[in-house]
Amino acid sequence: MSIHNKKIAIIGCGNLGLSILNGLLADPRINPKNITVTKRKTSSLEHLASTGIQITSDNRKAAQESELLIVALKPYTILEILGELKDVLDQDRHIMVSLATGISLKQIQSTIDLSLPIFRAMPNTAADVGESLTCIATKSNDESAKDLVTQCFNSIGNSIHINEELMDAATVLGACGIAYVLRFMRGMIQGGIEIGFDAHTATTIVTHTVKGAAQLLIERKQHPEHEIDKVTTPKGCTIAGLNEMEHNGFSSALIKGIVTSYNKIEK
Ligand SMILES: NC(=O)C1=CN([C@@H]2O[C@H](COP(=O)(O)OP(=O)(O)OC[C@H]3O[C@@H](n4cnc5c(N)ncnc54)[C@H](O)[C@@H]3O)[C@@H](O)[C@H]2O)C=CC1
Ligand SMILES: O=C(O)[C@@H]1CCC=N1
Repeated sequence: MSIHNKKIAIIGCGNLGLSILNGLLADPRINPKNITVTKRKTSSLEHLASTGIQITSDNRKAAQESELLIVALKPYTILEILGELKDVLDQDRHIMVSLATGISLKQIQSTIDLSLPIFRAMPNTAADVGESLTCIATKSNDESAKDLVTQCFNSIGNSIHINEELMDAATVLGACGIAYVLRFMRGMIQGGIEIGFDAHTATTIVTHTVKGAAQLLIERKQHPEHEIDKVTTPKGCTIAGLNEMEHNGFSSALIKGIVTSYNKIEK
């Protein structure tokens, strides 16, 4: 089964839904005519009509006309809206993927009360540029549904399958993670300006340096410290700066922030 001829609906096409839509639209093998997006008020999506996608506020119609349902609603509305959809869902046709933070497969299953394949996925907003790392969890044994959902999220980057118990941790490290990294980059840019670069040049240096650092780890599969050791000349400026950062709690602040985010997710 290929994602490229499946009918896909994004139910609740807000910030994250739009990032996923942009990623899907960038895949030339996906026909925009097969994509339907819904939003309560569709006016902010009208500029997308020229891409060929269907835009509607009618979730039931969108579900009826689709096979893969990506539900990108807020955690506090998702169960109510799924409850309104349940009588148009078909367990022999539909595959459901929820992106809602903290809403379990069991809660979704008991709301829709059907045995269709249900997945939770946690992409991140880099889906917008085809670089999301998406963590996927399911209790379904339907291998072709699994394959389809994997293909869908691979079309907006990469994906891994994890146990549902790790979904909250995946939310923090992968989804909130984008924000942590961007704040780190902002700090680096501010430092760069203080030592002499204009904001534009500092941003160019920082963005490409961060991309290069990530690529080193992705391609070489090394521990970060292995690459750090290559940069830290004895008595040099790198180690002096790194140690000053650590004296000020750099790694500790990150770890504490990650744990705080994790504890904030309602369990
Ligand atoms: N992986 C990530 O990076 C992130 C994940 N999330 C998760 O993704 C989900 C969506 O979050 P956001 O995109 O930030 O929220 P959002 O509020 O931007 O998007 C939700 C959309 O649903 C629409 N909506 C509300 N009621 C509706 C209805 N009855 N019918 C159709 N559409 C309706 C809203 O108009 C809104 O556009 C949340 O469950 C959140 O936990 C959120 C932010 C980042
Ligand atoms: O901040 C939040 O609650 C959501 C969950 C993942 C990213 N943003």
